[in-house]
Amino acid sequence: MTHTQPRAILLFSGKRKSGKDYVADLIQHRLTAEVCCILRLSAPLKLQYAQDHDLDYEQLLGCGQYKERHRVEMIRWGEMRRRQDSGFFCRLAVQHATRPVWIVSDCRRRSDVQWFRQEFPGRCVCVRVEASEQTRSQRGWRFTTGVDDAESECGLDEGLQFDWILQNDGEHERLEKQLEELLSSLPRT
Ligand SMILES: Nc1ncnc2c1ncn2[C@@H]1O[C@H](COP(=O)(O)OP(=O)(O)OP(=O)(O)O)[C@@H](O)[C@H]1O
Ligand SMILES: C[C@@](O)(CCOP(=O)(O)O)CC(=O)O
Repeated sequence: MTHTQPRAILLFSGKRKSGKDYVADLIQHRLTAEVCCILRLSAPLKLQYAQDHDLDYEQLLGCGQYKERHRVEMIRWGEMRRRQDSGFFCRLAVQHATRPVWIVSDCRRRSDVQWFRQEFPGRCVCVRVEASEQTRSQRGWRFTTGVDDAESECGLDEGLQFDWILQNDGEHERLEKQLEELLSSLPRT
């Protein structure tokens, strides 16, 4: 498998409804789609799961209740595949990536970060997107046993030094300032 060498890979992680996709979209808008692509490790997982279970892939990619209804079983299926090959979804997610800057918007496990660091040494930037439980609840999050107390949501709570922690509680100017600082730290070439 071949993939181009990006100059920077932003490895996003964060709790459900913290705003990973929202912040990734803001960064891509700032950098433009010609420079920055957004990769989701969950996309190849959801595609295969939808095909295997005759489900609507587009709705699994969305942020509504359809996805949440299938989350526990998708987590179980994904972890079974990762036990066989921890880099399985990472390889699928990057296979068509060609832009200089990649955002992986949904890293959830140490094996995700380890794969990218081994594959692209010196190019990975670990970014944690944070929001209060109150904010997340306002965005539709509800604590779910088997999800919010499982590796899928807790796998990166410890054991990883983040390069950046972005506070995303809804104050637009504060978020934009943090993004300015993050983007100005990226290599230009
Ligand atoms: N700073 C913000 N201002 C306004 N709306 C926001 C902000 N951050 C996130 N949102 C909204 O909150 C909801 C959840 O955000 P998002 O989908 O990016 O979270 P996520 O971390 O990717 O969640 P999940 O892990 O469940 O996919 C979305 O409707 C998004 O538009
Ligand atoms: C099954 C899973 O990929 C669902 C992720 O959905 P989302 O990133 O919250 O849209 C989470 C996981 O892989 O543990």
